[in-house]
Amino acid sequence: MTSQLKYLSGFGNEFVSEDPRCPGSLPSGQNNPQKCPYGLYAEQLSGTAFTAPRAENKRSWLYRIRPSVIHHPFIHLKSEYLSHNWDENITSPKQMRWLPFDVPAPSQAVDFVDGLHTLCGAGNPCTRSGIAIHIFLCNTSMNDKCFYNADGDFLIVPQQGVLDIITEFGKMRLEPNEICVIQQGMRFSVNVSEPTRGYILEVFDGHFQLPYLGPIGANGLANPRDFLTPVAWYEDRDVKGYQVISKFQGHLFRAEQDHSPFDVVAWHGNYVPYKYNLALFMVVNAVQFDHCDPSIFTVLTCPSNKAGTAIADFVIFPPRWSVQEHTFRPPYYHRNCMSEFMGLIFGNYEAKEEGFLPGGATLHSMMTPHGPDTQCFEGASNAALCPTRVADGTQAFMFESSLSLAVTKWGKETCQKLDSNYYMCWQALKKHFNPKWQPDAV
Ligand SMILES: O=C(O)Cc1cc(O)ccc1O
Ligand SMILES: [Fe+2]
Repeated sequence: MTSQLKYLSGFGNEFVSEDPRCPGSLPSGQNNPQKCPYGLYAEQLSGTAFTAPRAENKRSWLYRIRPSVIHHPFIHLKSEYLSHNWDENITSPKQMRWLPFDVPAPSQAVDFVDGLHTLCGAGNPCTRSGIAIHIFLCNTSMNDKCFYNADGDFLIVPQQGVLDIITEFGKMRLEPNEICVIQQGMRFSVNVSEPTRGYILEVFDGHFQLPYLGPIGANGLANPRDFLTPVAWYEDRDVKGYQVISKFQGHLFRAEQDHSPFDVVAWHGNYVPYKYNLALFMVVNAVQFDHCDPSIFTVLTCPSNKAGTAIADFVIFPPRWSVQEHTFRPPYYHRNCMSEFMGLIFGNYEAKEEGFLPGGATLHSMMTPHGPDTQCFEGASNAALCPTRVADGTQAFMFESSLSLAVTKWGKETCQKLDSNYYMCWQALKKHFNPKWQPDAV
């Protein structure tokens, strides 16, 4: 059933959508008719300041059975592992690697919201600056429960299990190797049918956009038409004690209401949730020699006010050909002024074929040295440089941020997945220095 879902294609478009059960439900020619068709209420959802420049201005108009305001007061909900308290620990600059995070056992029913675990982050949703990286670990659908994030946008990367997501804008089905973005304020509910795991990049300010392509030209990388937005779908369902969960200032709150919030019959606008299949990424890279920086694989970026510097980039390492001549082809050794958080959806990552596992993660903090492990360095330094497929059956990704990320107590201790032996993968790198070295005679 859900695999037949329809979507609207395009990135940043002004869309219109109407549930086909109510033709003419979208008011024509104006946003606020004195009486809306079908007796609906009009409600605006703003994603930028009213006065934001036109090119950046984001808002949608929702025509719904009841306005969102009909709910009981919010009460604070204790959340064990969701945290924006970056002072719980002192974060070490060491290279960090986490083994795959455990999905809850079947005896313990955990839904998407209860299964949110913050691993690291920086900044503060109150001042609208910063990011958080969460791991979600769940095995149960959100029943008569929806969630919205008042603090920022979620970029969701499922790694194991399918997410059937109902949003106020309609339904989306998300499989591993697809991602979705659900922006500030949008209500959604996640249904799962198996042990489910994934990663979330949350940005407290701004929205994700496609990277500028510069000399690449008008096409390539993630193409706009491959981004898919749901079509309007509503249910008119009275439910006693439907729970609306809000993440507000880094804490969870619950309000009850007596109906489903997914009662939007029609909507229009450019502030919408969307998904993207990573297999559609048009890979660009070096075809003669040397190594492009990984920014060449940027799918989406959330820019800061500093030119060319992202609050966070979402970057992938897709299957591709590697063809460079007289080149050490894997990632170079480096120290970066940005933080690099990496996850693995499936397969293995070329710079570290062992130890970095699907559902696990690494964090290479600002200026912390990293690069290929010993095995990768020795292999790639001596490999025959014929055209080679790399990363087949693999999808690694990186959240790269200009912020220095603090690791939570859950990330450091509670999850019990931090691999204290990670540093060992570089310890066997040998000294190859030869002061008598001569260039090869031609
Ligand atoms: O550290 C990493 O593995 C990610 C990465 C890959 C690459 O090809 C170049 C730089 C870089 O940070
Ligand atoms: Fe790196």
